[in-house]
Amino acid sequence: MTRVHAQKTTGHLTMQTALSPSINAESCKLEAIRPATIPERFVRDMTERPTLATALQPPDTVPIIDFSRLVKGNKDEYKSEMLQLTRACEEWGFFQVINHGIDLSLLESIEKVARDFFVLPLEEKQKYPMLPGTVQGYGQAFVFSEDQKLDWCNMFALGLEPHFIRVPKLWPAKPLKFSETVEVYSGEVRKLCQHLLEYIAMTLNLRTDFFEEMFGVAVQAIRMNYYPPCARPDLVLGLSPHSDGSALTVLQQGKGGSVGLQILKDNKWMPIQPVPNAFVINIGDTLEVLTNGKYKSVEHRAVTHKEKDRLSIVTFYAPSYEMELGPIPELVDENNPCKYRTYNHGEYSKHYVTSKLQGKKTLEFAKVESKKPT
Ligand SMILES: COC(=O)C(/C=C/C1=C(C)CCCC1(C)C)=C/O[C@H]1C=C(C)C(=O)O1
Ligand SMILES: O=C(O)CCC(=O)C(=O)O
Ligand SMILES: [Fe+2]
Repeated sequence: MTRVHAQKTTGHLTMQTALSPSINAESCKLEAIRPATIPERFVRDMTERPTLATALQPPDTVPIIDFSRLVKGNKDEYKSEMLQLTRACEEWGFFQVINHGIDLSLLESIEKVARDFFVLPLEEKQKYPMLPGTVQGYGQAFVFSEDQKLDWCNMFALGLEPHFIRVPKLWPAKPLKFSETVEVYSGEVRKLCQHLLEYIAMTLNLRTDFFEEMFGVAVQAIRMNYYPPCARPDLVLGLSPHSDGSALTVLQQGKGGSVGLQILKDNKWMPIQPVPNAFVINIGDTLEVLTNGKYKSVEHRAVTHKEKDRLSIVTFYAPSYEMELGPIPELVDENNPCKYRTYNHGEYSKHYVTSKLQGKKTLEFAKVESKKPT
């Protein structure tokens, strides 16, 4: 597996790959990528290149949910926000949440420690390597062969909850406040996920605590994605198209970064315009299975920018690995026959993290008709 690293140059970070014994050093070793020289490993086939984005025109934008109206709005505000949430889950699979109640200073702090981490010298970051076949640490996940194209992105990921998924030696000593900030931030985002799932349960006419009960001690992970500027954004992808394996994903877009997140809507790539201080929420594969496809995980990707860098901080929230999951019986009937089998979430997680990011391919694992991939 090749891992891609960043090195500080003139204010931004540029791409650099570290050597892994299994990879052809000549083709992958980059001290720093100079303008207009994009190594072959990053150059996408014509069909994958990010040229097809269509700007969303209001009212055709990802719904914005005012969380405070759900929690403490009057009856009318609550009702209209619940309708928006239902529409978001049914038609978009993505929405932005404003007035979520998480301290804005915490959003700034997590962004600061993430940036401070990515600007550290390569040697420092390499103390926390994402080893082949794993998804925690610094590097690039989901790379399994030398032929696979690389994303224009450096990642740092940590498993958080339950504690047994933690790998303490991967928690960085620098910046000093990194671990403390991740702990506090993750605690707040966990509560947000729990609350969102309560409202989502209500949109499905399920008990408010339905998901809380079904999930057991939920798995939570954080991933920080850093996208350096790229001289040829038309040739590369920041992050390959994929759907998330989680139940819910909570994404914070760094301030002042480029517009990079795109979702596949009606077969067109559409950019998500950042809304200040909002979280972007998306339905993951697990909710698609549980709702028997009523709420779908949506394919998304990240693109790069010629001058601007971009940071995203992503939280994955999913059921306990012990859980056996399948469509919720109340959501299966003759009009919506059972589309997914029952499986163990731990097995699905393993399948997810050992497959390359390729649209919604990993969900085939759960489909009734398809054969289980080998
Ligand atoms: C694009 O998705 C991911 O990178 C990802 C990985 C999450 C994880 C870690 C970074 C650390 C260990 C746990 C975990 C696998 C959750 C997505 O997470 C989704 C995928 C599944 C399956 C899931 O449960 O969350
Ligand atoms: O950076 C982004 O906007 C997308 C990140 C993402 O989709 C992911 O980490 O799963
Ligand atoms: Fe994602």
